[in-house]
Amino acid sequence: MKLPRQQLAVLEAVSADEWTTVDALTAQVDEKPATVTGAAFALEEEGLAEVRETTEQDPSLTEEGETYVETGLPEVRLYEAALDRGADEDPVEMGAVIEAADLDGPLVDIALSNFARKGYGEIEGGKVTANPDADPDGDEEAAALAALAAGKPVDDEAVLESLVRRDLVELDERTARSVRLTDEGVTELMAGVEVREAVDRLTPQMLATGEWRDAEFAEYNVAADAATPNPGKVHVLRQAAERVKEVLVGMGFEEMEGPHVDADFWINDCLFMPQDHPARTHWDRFALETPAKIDELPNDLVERVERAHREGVGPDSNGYNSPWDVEFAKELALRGHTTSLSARYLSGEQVGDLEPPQRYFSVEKAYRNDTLDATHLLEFFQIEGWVMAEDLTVRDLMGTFTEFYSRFDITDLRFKPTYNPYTEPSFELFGRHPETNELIEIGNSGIFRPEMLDPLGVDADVMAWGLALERLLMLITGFEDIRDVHGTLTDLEFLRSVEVEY
Ligand SMILES: N[C@@H](Cc1ccccc1)C(=O)O
Repeated sequence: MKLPRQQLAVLEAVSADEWTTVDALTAQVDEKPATVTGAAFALEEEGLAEVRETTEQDPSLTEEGETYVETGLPEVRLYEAALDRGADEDPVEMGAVIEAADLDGPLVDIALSNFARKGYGEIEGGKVTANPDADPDGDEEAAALAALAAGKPVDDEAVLESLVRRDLVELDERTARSVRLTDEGVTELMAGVEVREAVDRLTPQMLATGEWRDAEFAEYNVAADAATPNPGKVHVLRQAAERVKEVLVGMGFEEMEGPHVDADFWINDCLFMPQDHPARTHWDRFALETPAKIDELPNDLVERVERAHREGVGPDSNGYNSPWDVEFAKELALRGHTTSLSARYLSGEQVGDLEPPQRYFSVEKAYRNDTLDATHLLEFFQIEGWVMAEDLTVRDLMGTFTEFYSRFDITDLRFKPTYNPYTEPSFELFGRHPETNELIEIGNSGIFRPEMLDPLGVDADVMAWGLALERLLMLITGFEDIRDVHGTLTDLEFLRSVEVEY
């Protein structure tokens, strides 16, 4: 009989008495796993071989496991520090040993519980005793972690199980296949099998020469294993930004553009933010050293803004009794909000004077010197927007949010009064997280005050907002930690699989 080359290679490599794994065959016949699997299935169909499928658990290190490969297991570090301090002779103060081992946070508990479990010693009355006979070099868990890190197998089931329990190792399920000859396969092999050259792709040359007429084509095997391709894709935050832009353009908004680094004048002074406001200290913002200041500001506007700060606007307004200095207004920083763009556009500086009605938006980065946590990054995307019209009310503002968020299927919105120097009234906006069910803040909004609008030369009402794109994305996709999508701790599986739809 004749068989395609790969099938013959597999047929010759397997035996009738033993199962040979596809992994082993892959190495033996020097073909890709998908090719070997395909050949094995073809042989099974022809009755020459059998294929057996089992589910295997592939161990791999978790992030914590990887860390311990580098730093050593916490209990081993504790033991070594204890020995150093003579705990094999006399009990030593636990605090001192922990410090010497450089353990802190959750590592302390991890070290203590495993220390005793593994017989490295005892902890009693706040003192550590080290077992002089314990051998950290023989630590089976450490050895198993090192083996896995080196890509070697770990055969000891009990050790593997304990590492899984400690969350240092993960088991990924995988279908493993093995192949064995049938009697018929043996018979055919003995009778002699020859190679049948099969063609696996059609070339222009074969078409030109007519060779294709006599060629034998290999069959596709759609059941064969294949590697999962993870091609590049648009990051989910970018996807969300694009969707948001589409929705806002659909709602009649035009897009604003402007500098990430801007003068404090545009970021704060134009928003009636007093110059001694806490958000304007170096604690909160990223100031530029070089260049430290903007070259020019529009003189008239500077005068009007300064007057509003000093005297207020209109009979009911007092202004601030705080210093105002144009040199301070000129200082450059990474914008802490994209409301700087709104100030630029409303002032007429960007696209000339604007007559109502107008609608503008941006979906751009803002930068804040926050403490990183599950809901804060040092930079984030703000969905800025404003509507200029005669006689706007809070209902218009709420209605716009209801409309906008409903496009993303978010209907449970809450409003909470708040304070901004530049809006009155002001509202924080909350939405319900689909996984935790908690209300999370998703934005801030309000109606710009006369103290802001008057110097900018705007007569009509302007309602405005800054919404966090990342928070919107949390509500859409249900992730709980902003660091899952941004920075060094990103959840690649999540990023690969998630799509933003509306
Ligand atoms: N600038 C505000 C958002 C906002 C914009 C416009 C009006 C009111 C609020 C913030 O960053 O939180």
